Amino acid sequence: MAIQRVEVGERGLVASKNIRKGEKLLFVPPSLVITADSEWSCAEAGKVLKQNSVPDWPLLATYLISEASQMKSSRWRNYISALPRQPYSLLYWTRAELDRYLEASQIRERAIERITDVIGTYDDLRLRIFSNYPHLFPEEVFNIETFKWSFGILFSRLVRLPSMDGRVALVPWADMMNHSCEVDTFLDYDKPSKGVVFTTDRPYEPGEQVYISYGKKSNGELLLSYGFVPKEGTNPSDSVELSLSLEKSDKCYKEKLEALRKYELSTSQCFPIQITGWPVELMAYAYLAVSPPSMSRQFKEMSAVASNKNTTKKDLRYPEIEEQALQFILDACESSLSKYNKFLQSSGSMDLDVTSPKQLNRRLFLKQLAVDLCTSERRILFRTQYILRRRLRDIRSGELRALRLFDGLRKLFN
Ligand SMILES: C[S@@+](CC[C@H](N)C(=O)[O-])C[C@H]1O[C@@H](n2cnc3c(N)ncnc32)[C@H](O)[C@@H]1O
Repeated sequence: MAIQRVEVGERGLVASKNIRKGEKLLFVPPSLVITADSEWSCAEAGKVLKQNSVPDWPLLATYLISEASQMKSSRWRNYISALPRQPYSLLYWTRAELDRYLEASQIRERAIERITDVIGTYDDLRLRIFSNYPHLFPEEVFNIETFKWSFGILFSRLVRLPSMDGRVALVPWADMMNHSCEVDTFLDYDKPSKGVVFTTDRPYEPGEQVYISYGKKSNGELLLSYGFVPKEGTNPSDSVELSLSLEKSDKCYKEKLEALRKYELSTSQCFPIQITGWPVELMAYAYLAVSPPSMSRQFKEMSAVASNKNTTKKDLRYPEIEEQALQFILDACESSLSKYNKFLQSSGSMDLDVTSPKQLNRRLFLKQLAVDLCTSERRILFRTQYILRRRLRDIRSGELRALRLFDGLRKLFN
């Protein structure tokens, strides 16, 4: 394989000759892999972080910045100089951009949480360690901008190696491979050959781009960490988060909240919906939300299933409130759909007021990502709306038939 400019993913690995299905490719030895145990060019800085028991992710983020600042003496200088200056993940979107383009999607919340976490991690390191060793960690080098860069690199390139006890690593060269939703193979340490490899799950011809899987992730998760959205309808693992909330006016609000809290859930909860359907946890939450006071004894059981912490009872059925529960999900789905419709309808005329070409390019690029994401999430919601409406129609027409039958029988006996 060779690194080349490619259509999907800018740079990627391309087959230089025929590759068979089941072949082991790459062979990156552990000495060429970056882990939390890698040697630091500035040994003293590494020692300080380890003495302070800094966990793997912040340690690796600091390591990357440290090695990048020691460019000439770092053994990773070629690798680091080939890394993107600005990884595309949502870490690089400003709050205003997230609000403007991702208002309809729950991914906006996830991005805000992630940015807050990165800032919190940096602040913690600065207060606890960097400020005590300014000669090792000067602020001109170790600051929030460089941390956003290094975390962006980690989010988009770090891999977990199952056969190395799940250890996280940057694998130079192998991390030039792009993701395909159709591929089901990933990087791992191969004990017999003592190297990081991946085993192809299909043949490739010379000139074809070779892909791996970054995991079964939704389009939103791919945008969040890797900064791209697969083409609509190509990701079988795609899902959209639907937010459900308890009504404050609910007569049993307090009891329901108590039951939810027992299972670490709150009055507003997100559940992933796929094109193939919704999870049992979402249905359980909907049952809880619509339950009348007479069902208070079931609140705990419903919350347990909604939290996925109940290992004994997986599925729940309450035929007496099924219609209300489905209607409750349909209402949430339609309210979410109206936000997507609003954004997608207005996106065409957005950003025509910008004059600087650089700013315009950035805005058009981010907007296109947001439009792609929102179109794929809306597609799942449309499908869900269709299924819910059909089920409700079936339930209601079944009830109507039963009612007519009952009426007919009553007339017969009167
Ligand atoms: C592990 S790197 C892969 C190498 C990368 N293409 C490069 O030039 O450095 C992950 C990054 O590649 C890009 N990428 C990977 N798969 C992609 C895909 N299917 N479509 C678009 N971009 C992709 C994204 O920018 C992502 O953050």
